Amino acid sequence: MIDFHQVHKAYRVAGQSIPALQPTDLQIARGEVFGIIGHSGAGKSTLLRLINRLEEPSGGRIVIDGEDVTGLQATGLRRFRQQVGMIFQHFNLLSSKTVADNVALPLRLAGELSRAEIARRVDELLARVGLNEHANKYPAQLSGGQKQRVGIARALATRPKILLCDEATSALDPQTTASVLQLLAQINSELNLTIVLITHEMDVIRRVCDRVAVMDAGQIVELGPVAEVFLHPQHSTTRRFVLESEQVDESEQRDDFAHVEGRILRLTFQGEATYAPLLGSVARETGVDYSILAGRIDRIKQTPYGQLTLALTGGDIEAALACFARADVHLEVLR
Ligand SMILES: Nc1ncnc2c1ncn2[C@@H]1O[C@H](COP(=O)(O)OP(=O)(O)OP(=O)(O)O)[C@@H](O)[C@H]1O
Repeated sequence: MIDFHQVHKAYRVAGQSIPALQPTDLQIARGEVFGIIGHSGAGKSTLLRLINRLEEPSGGRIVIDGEDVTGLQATGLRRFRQQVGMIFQHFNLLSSKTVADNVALPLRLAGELSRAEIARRVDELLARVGLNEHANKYPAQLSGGQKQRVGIARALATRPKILLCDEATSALDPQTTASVLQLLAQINSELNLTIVLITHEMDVIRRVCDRVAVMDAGQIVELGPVAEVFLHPQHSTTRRFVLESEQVDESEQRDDFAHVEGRILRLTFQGEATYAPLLGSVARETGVDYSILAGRIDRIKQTPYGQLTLALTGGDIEAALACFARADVHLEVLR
């Protein structure tokens, strides 16, 4: 439903051209939560802001639900923007207006509903984000998480089809981040809203996204389902993000493993396989001993996954490797 055809962008500053997005083809499906991750300056914000034409492309076409939005002029652009909500890292709320008035603002600007209808819709939106009791407060009286909930309610006011999230949880602590991400996931599934979010944290991607694009120097360098990209990263930038999120120092780990005897392997489990008693049965069958060097069990969105780094000693190691290779796990022999 969001279709980029060779879209590119360069900013012009003092007669100089600063490339921000290389020619990019990208399709984001309706109802999908699509994450874009990259380091500072990679071009994430540019890509996101091209979707609702906050930035004008230097070339290429952006087609949304079959409509080429690249050429939209004033009235068409205003109507189109009502279909695309946006939330921001620093919330962008009006400090002189109450929570209810902030949420009502896009509806007042659209000028399509009566005062009573706007009041009803604002109540409904505040209920959705759990803020009814705070309707008459001012932004300064709210916590960061509550401010972002106001931002979400405001973004949903005109019943958009797409929600753009610009580092929406970067200013929040981990617990508040989790609750805001949970709210986004709920909105996505209840309203079938397409969500495109940008972040520099792999953890945000892991918790809510269906697919992820990794950006580096104005290009998408890796793209795929989150489990695929997260568990089997191909590009060096992706690998760095994954290691960062797991707080693993690769060279430190290599040094640690240098003192360990035996074959070293990493097993990755997904879904039901995460809970299967594989290690014990392979050890009994082949007589190998194993020690666990590193491990993690977590979730990618709703799907459990596990990753274990093991050292195998004794017994029939080749037979054990063959057992793992036959099982419903991904096997990497590290040494
Ligand atoms: N308005 C602008 N004028 C000139 N150059 C810009 C402008 N906005 C972005 N750039 C440049 O375009 C490139 C991509 O920037 P962009 O903000 O899209 O990256 P980003 O990945 O979102 O970074 P960050 O995480 O720091 O926001 C950078 O080199 C940046 O300096």
